[in-house]
Amino acid sequence: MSDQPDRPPLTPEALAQAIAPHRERIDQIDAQLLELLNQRANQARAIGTLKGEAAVYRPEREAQVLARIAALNAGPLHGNAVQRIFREVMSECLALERPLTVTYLGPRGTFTEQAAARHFGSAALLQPCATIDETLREVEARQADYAVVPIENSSEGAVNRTLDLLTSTELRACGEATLRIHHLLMSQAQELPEVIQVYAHPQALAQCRDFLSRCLPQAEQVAVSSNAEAARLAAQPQQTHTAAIGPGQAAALYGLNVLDQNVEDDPNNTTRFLVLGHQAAGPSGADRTTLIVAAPQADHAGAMHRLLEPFSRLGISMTKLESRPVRGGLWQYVFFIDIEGHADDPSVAQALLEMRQRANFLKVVGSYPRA
Ligand SMILES: O=C(O)C(=O)C[C@]1(C(=O)O)C=C[C@@H](O)C=C1
Repeated sequence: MSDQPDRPPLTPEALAQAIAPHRERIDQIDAQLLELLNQRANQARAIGTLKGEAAVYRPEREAQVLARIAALNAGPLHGNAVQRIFREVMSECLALERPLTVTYLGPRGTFTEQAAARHFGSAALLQPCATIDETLREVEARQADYAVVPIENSSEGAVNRTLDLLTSTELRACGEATLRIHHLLMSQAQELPEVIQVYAHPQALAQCRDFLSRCLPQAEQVAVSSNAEAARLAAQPQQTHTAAIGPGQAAALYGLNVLDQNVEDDPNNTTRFLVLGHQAAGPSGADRTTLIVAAPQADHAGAMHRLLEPFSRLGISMTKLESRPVRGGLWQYVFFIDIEGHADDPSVAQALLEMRQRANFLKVVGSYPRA
């Protein structure tokens, strides 16, 4: 209930008269905004010329611009709205320096596409690839500038193919994005009981396990290469009793009915993505570093403790520790570690120096602004 005193409704003429001065002011402000946006674009273009052949995308600077804007914002625009607007402004300014091509795990309509679009804004040219391997290969071959790959999900854990590729790729991690994952159940069918088969990526099936056993206990679950592919298959003419699990974009793209929303078991279900490219990102002041290490004789008592000891001594927080078996090495493992800080921060640099002397293998995948 509003605590405003009841006012008689304005006649259409009186309403138009009351609105008119506000609209006049909005027109003036829009002209100023446009002038300022173009002044900003000119500055970015000048920076682009100075950069020459060097990378135009500077994730550390973008993170600083967005953090500064968040601190400056006095409202009433919501913080998220302001971030989205300035994200787009920077995306367009960057495109004037040089347009970027970004690969992602396709087809169109995947969560990775959403993460890439959010991170790079609308001016980047997004290029779907069939596999995570291909997204990296395109960038390695300089057919694209950056790759966006999923690395872990809060419910289902690591994306193992990405971890394995990180050990061998020459690319560096230079950015991070996180995305709340909300799955829809979509189909040509109109009602849940008509569904006899559900297609989805294995991770999505796992993230919706409780929903599927509760609401579709009889339906056959079929794992496919991506959720967008599941939607594409569910939209085929003969698949009238098939449903797919995936993002809203896929339902819209393939014209499917939404049978249910937020079918993920965990409402905080979040996926983390890395941006990979040829360049290292500079320190932004709020960074994370991803490393891959192998301890000598990791099965010996104290080997891991000795390897990680510099972190605690130098006050460096570890935000992730994940192991993966080494191909062809029975019971041998490499460890994927995320720490807070940039590899150029003095304490992190010191810890890495000491770890390098203690480890069998140490690779800094990259330092990047925290999402
Ligand atoms: O500061 C720069 O290096 C710029 O190119 C400008 C700008 C921006 O629009 O603010 C654009 C692209 C970069 O990724 C970072 C920032």
